[in-house]
Amino acid sequence: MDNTDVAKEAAAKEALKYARSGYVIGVGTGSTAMVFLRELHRLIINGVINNVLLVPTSTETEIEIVRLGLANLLRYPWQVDRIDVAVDSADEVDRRKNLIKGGGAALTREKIIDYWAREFIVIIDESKVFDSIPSKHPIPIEVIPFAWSIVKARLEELGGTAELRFGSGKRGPVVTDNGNYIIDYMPRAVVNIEDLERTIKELPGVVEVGIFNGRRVSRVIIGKADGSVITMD
Ligand SMILES: O=C(CO)[C@H](O)[C@H](O)COP(=O)(O)O
Repeated sequence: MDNTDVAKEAAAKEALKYARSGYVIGVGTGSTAMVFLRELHRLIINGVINNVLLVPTSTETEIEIVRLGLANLLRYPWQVDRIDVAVDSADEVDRRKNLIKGGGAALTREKIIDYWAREFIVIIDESKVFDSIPSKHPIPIEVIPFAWSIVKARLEELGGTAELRFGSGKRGPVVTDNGNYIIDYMPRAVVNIEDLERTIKELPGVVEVGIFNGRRVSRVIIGKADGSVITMD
């Protein structure tokens, strides 16, 4: 395991403390969330945690839940009346727990489940903490295909770069689980992230913005290369 894997595993294992028997658990998307899911699977099959239900934030996560043999625990949002805890990762996190999410193009379902959860726990390795965001990763924005060029132009008018996301190994734009496209937007200057989220969300054709407000995040667990963790509450 390299340093990043050690850090991800440390954060994922710490997050298991928040997944209790009887809980409806929102399961995030991406490599870090998958480490959490596999650790959770271990506790479930060993009978340490019982009677949980799992609500995935993407098709990718849903497939992994099934692959692990946990299809009987899989539920969609309309089959549950609550999410007790959601555990998800992020591309960037600032000191106020604001997040950039959507590197895996799952931001809309993630925001729906993560914000609905009574507790929203974010697990990251230490490379994802920045003084201001976006820093290295642009902001993913889900748009309906009909509107992509108009939204792209409006974002460029705000300043910075806006690119329609193309997948590797596939011709054409990335298509989300909701049948939409992703525009990756990097503002030119440091911005107020809350104002920017509001401004982008108001553009017709925008479905969701990959800016997650720190006030909606219960706790960020940061895994370190030596296997230790620190938390931001
Ligand atoms: O927002 C996400 C997917 O839409 C992921 O949580 C984010 O991209 C982090 O992924 P990883 O754990 O693979 O670095």
